[in-house]
Order: sequence, then structure tokens, then C-alpha cells
Amino acid sequence: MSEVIVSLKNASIFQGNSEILSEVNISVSRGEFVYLIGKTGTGKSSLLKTLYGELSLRQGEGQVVGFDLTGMTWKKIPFLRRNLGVVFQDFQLLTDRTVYDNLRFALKSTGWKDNTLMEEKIHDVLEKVGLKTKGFKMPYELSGGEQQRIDIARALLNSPRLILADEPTGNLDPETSDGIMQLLFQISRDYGTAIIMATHDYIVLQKFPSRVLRTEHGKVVDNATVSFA
Ligand SMILES: Nc1ncnc2c1ncn2[C@@H]1O[C@H](COP(=O)(O)OP(=O)(O)OP(=O)(O)O)[C@@H](O)[C@H]1O
Repeated sequence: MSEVIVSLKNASIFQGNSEILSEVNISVSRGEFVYLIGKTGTGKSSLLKTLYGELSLRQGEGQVVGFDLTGMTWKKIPFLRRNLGVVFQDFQLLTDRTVYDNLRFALKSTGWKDNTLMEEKIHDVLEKVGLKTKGFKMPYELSGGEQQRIDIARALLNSPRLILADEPTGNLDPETSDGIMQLLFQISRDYGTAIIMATHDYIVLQKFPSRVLRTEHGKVVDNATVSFA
């Protein structure tokens, strides 16, 4: 049986005191690529935030990369985050330092200390995203697609078993989006990384078909049929 990377059982997703999603039952295995779709405000980001510990799981059961979400304390969240990568629509790179220093900062803040190992790791992830010569650049010297690749490189630093991506192609033109999707599928295929990607981009779904979860009417529908109407 394949290794389960994410499992939610009868989970409810809350924002403050509002229940956004209820009776959520999902399971995502190693190397799976799963889209999370649904109308705006239906809870895609809230679901992802629950999986990376930004929102606490107050009802139901949840396991993510071997961590129990139920009763997860603030102290344990950094350990959870070291085992998964998060990619955002707006890249969230630190604008006052180079690509290399962005990646080094992320390594240091997750406990890395050895300079040689950090250097090797940075070269490794930059190579994986096809930007091995861009380490000395400032973020503003890169295109949107390149900045997104750096954000993905940062997500790869701790060799995560799971990447959570919230609209990673939201700010990109169609051609650049294709490159990012190819990269994400390649990561999932080559390293067995499970990827859950929230998106509104139906063209991407059409071009790169995969399993779909849909948020609607306060529930998550698994294997939802994609409508291109
Ligand atoms: N920080 C917050 N505090 C309170 N309510 C919030 C917060 N963030 C989101 N919400 C509410 O939670 C609900 C779900 O929002 P969420 O951002 O998860 O939806 P979404 O499907 O990701 O939307 P979009 O596609 O627009 O990104 C919405 O009703 C939203 O108003």
C-alpha cells in the first residue's frame, strides 16, 4: 500500500469561530499530485493553512507527513514545517537580499548551521528549478516565473514529502505557468513529493490533468469532475 502523506478524517476547518468546511475526509499518498479547486471564498486556502499548522484543527483527525494535527502545539509547528514546503502566489521572497541569501536565511531558520552543507544544498535546489546561475541576483532582477521557481527552490530545501501550493500560477502568463506546472509535476514524479495545489486556473487543469478535490457548499468533494463550461 502506498504511504499516506496527508489524511483528514471527519475534520472541520475553522476561521475564528466560523466553520468553513465540515466532514472533510481526504487522503493523499506519496507522489500524488492533487488539485484543490472551488469558487472564491469556499475554503481552499483555509484547508491548506490547516495542513501547515497556520490554523489549528479543532475538530476531527488529521495527519500530515507523520505529524498529528490534533492538539498540535506552537512548539511543534516548526518541526511540521521542516517536513513540508509551501509555495504562494506572490512568491514571498525577502526583497532586501539576493536569491542565495534568501535560501540561506530559510535554511538557517530551519536549523541548518554547516556553511558547506548549506552551500551545497542551495546549489542543489537552484539546479533542480533550472536557475543555477541566478543565486547572486536580487529578487527584483528576476521575472515573475523565475521568482516563482526560487519560491519552489526554497520549498525544496528540506527535501519535503509534501508541497502545498496556493495559486502558484496566479500571477503568471500562460507560457510561464506551463513551465511552473512542468516543474511541479517533475518534482512530484522524480522525488515522490506529494503536491496539493489550490488553483482557479482551469486551463492548467486541462493541460495537466490530475486528481481533483473541490470545495463547495461547506464540504470537500473528492475526485470532482472538472467542468470547463
Ligand atoms: N483571516 C481570516 N479571518 C476570518 N475569516 C477569514 C480569514 N481568511 C479567510 N476567511 C474567510 O474564510 C472563508 C474561506 O476563505 P479562503 O481564503 O479559505 O477561501 P478560498 O477558497 O481560498 O478563496 P480564494 O479562492 O478567493 O483564495 C471566506 O469566507 C473568508 O472570508
